[in-house]
This record gives sequence, structure tokens and C-alpha cells, in this order.
Amino acid sequence: MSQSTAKDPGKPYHLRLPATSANLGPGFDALGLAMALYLTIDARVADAFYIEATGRDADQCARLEDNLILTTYVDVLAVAGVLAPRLHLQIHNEIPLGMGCGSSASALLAGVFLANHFGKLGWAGQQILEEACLREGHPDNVAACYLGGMTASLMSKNSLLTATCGEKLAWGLNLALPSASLATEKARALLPPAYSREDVVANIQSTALLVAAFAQGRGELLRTAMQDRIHQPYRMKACPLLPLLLPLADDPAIVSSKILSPKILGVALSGAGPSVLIITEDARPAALPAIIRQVAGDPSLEVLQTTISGGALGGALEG
Ligand SMILES: Nc1ncnc2c1ncn2[C@@H]1O[C@H](COP(=O)(O)OP(=O)(O)O)[C@@H](O)[C@H]1O
Ligand SMILES: N[C@@H](CCOP(=O)(O)O)C(=O)O
Repeated sequence: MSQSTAKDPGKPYHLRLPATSANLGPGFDALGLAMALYLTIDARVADAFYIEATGRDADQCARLEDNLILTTYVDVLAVAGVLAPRLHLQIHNEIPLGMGCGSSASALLAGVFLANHFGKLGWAGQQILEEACLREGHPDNVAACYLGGMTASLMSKNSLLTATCGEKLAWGLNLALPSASLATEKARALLPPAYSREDVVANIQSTALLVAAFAQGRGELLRTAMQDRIHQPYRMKACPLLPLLLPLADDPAIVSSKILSPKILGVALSGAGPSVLIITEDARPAALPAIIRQVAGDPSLEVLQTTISGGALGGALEG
């Protein structure tokens, strides 16, 4: 990523940040997968704050009040003791908001990137990443949004450590999106304060296998490695698609179907839900949306089909 912040502080700035599917089943607050659905922003200094937005949830993205991108931008600069230059933002959004696809992570990261550029903070990438992770409260979405692929992250008091793999995998990412959104904060409040040793050990084993599956491109491991016992069971009620679609991972009739080729590799709640992520062997299997709708019993259910993304792009533009 080009960081021309200190040299060209006033220049227009371009950002492209991917959606992310966190957890991937067992990797709660630790794993995230970048998806090729983007929040794209062209920003320049202006006389007043103004946002033009196109794409998904355009009205919400264009709102100036309590806008997560702008509040993050202004707050990061306020903490740094810098008066925030007013900005004109041209936004094109492909990331569903409040659906478990990491929209808040991309908005937070965008706000920090914009503060770094227009406030001449001169932060390195790691500092931008850490600031956005701290603001989000869990690193999985933000780290994957920035670094792409399947990113594992560990945030402690003093540091953020990340490792990425699987950027080049050609697996298909199919998202079943219900019509009602679910705020991540609400979905986190559903989780218990403690877990049994059996549940924790099962999740450690699945997560370890899952990371190896992405690192080695072992799609046949996902069916088992995406099983979770620490967040999905508690979010079922708030995410009614999940119990309906989880069996797709091991329904032999569908898995071995000649009609559905490429195969379903694994199924998990996307982030905190309510969307469900279905990973397939190849990208965009044409027959899958109809099967998902049939299994969900909802002929109008939205199904997005995409692929793994390489992560964030950003830099100053001439002009
Ligand atoms: N592009 C955006 N512009 C402004 N606010 C955004 C944007 N993307 C996300 N947000 C804010 O983040 C909220 C969704 O965050 P959250 O509940 O964590 O769900 P998720 O991150 O899964 O989409 C939105 O309701 C909105 O307040
Ligand atoms: N690990 C978090 C992930 C939240 O992702 P989002 O896309 O729903 O914001 C959690 O499960 O709460």
C-alpha cells in the first residue's frame, strides 16, 4: 500500500477496503477472511463536510450525523491534537451494513486512513491497523480488511500480531443475507461469560485445523474445521438462517450432487451474523443460490457470490 501521507498531505486520497467474514466458525475474534466486495472512497479537502454515496445502503453511507467514517476521522485527529480538515467524500459501497460482513471494520479503518493522510500524522501501516483494531474492540475484521486473505490476529495490551495466508485461493464465497440486520454489539451480548473445557478444546482443535486448511489449500478439511461451539450456538435465535443452512456443509445429497459442482466445503455464521457464509470449491457456482433459497424456504433471499480479496488499497492521487 502506498502511504504518501507526510509528503502529499493535501492531495486527494483514494481507498478501497474489502468486506470481511470474521470467525469462520471456530476462530472467534481471531480469524477473518477478506471478500472481494468493497467500500471505495475518493476523498478531498473541501469547504464543508459532504458525502456523496452510491451502491448498497447509500442513504446511510451519505449521512453526515454519527457517520462512523467521519467520527473516527475527526476523533483520531482530535486525540492527536490536529484540527480535522473538512472533507468531501465520494463513496461507492458494496458491503452490506449490519450483516456480519465487516462494514464497521472497513468504516473504522477508512476513518483512520483518512486521518493519517489529511492530518499528516505520518503513521506506519502497523499503527493505522492497531488504532482501528483498538477502536473496533476485536482485531479479526480490521486485520483481514487491511491485510487480505485469511488473516489470523492476536491483540494484547501492547501489540497486535497478524499472519495472513490463503490470498490466492480460488474458493467461492457465497453469502446468504437475510433482510433484517443485527448489530454486532447485540450479537456479542448473547454470548455466555464462560465455557466448558470440552467446548474450548473442540474450538482450539477446529481453529488449528482451519488455519492449516487455508495455508495448505485443503478444502476437504473445512467441513469439520469450520465447526464451532462457542458463539454460533448462542446466536442461532438471532440468526434464523444459520440452523437452516449449517446442514448444507454435511448433507450428502447436496455434497455429492452432480448438479451442484463445485462442492460446498464449509458453512459458518459470517462474523456476528445474521448472514451465513458458504465456502465452495470454485467461485460462483451457478446452482447454489437456488439451493440456498430452497433450503432457507425463502425464494427472495439475497445471495451474494464473491471471492477472496487481497486486502486494502490506498494512496494519494494527483490533483
Ligand atoms: N460505510 C459506512 N458509513 C457509515 N457508517 C458505517 C459504514 N459502514 C458501517 N457503518 C456503521 O457500522 C454499523 C454496522 O456495524 P456492525 O453492527 O458492527 O455490523 P457489521 O460490521 O457486521 O456490518 C452501521 O450501522 C453503521 O453505523
Ligand atoms: N468476532 C466478532 C466479529 C464481528 O464481525 P461483524 O462483521 O459482525 O462485525 C464477533 O463474532 O462478534
